[in-house]
Amino acid sequence: MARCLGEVDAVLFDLDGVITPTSLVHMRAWSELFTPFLAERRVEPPYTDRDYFAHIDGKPRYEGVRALLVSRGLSLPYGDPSDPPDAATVCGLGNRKNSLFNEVLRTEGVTAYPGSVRLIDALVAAGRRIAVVSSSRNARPVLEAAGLADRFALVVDGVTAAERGLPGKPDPATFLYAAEELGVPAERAAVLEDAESGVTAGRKGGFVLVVGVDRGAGAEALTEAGAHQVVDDLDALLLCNDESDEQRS
Ligand SMILES: O=P(O)(O)OC[C@H]1O[C@@H](O)[C@H](O)[C@@H](O)[C@@H]1O
Repeated sequence: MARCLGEVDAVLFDLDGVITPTSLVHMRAWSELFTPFLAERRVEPPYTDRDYFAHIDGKPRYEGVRALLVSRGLSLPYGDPSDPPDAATVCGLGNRKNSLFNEVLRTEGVTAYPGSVRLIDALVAAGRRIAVVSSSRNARPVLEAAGLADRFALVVDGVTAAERGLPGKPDPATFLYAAEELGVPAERAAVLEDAESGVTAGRKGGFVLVVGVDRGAGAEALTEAGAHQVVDDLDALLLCNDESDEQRS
């Protein structure tokens, strides 16, 4: 099993929480949606950020809504992605959360994690292939806002998945699609993920190295989900990459 990024030909990056701190923005928007939603209906237990990590993190928008509702024994009609934000449907709730997310993105902007940018640049300089694989339909605007859009020739996001009928994480389909587009088999590619659902997807896809990035999910949960190793920041992998490059030459 590869232990260092220097030993793989391609690296597939999750976006929110791995490259940019936008998992925190998602987390906040989900809380602004579900805290009043459950309280108004007197549904117990009340929503907390623990629900985000357990049920929502890393999944496509409407899957996140559905998983949270199921956790409270609730269900709503699925509706349609064109539903307005006040519709009492899975899509309506998801769209309400999306308005909250975009409001924060617009007012606060995005700054990528410096360690992630250093790793991206080091990998490109070392000739590795890289891609973003995100469940989010907002991946491109987030990359633009962070000034990183030009770093990635391949972005597989929630829009790509919907267009191609690919199931979202924890299914490995989006990661496998990205690897195929890069022309690298899973046995030669690494996955970097901060969500349990994403780690599970990486392992199910047979990727040789699945790194959990602990931004709040917890090292134990990421390890239990199957991460080969867990780091706090991508800087830790930068060293690993440099060392491997030295060993190669
Ligand atoms: O931006 P969208 O399309 O609503 O996607 C939402 C999801 O996008 C994922 O990237 C995040 O990890 C999830 O936590 C989030 O809920």
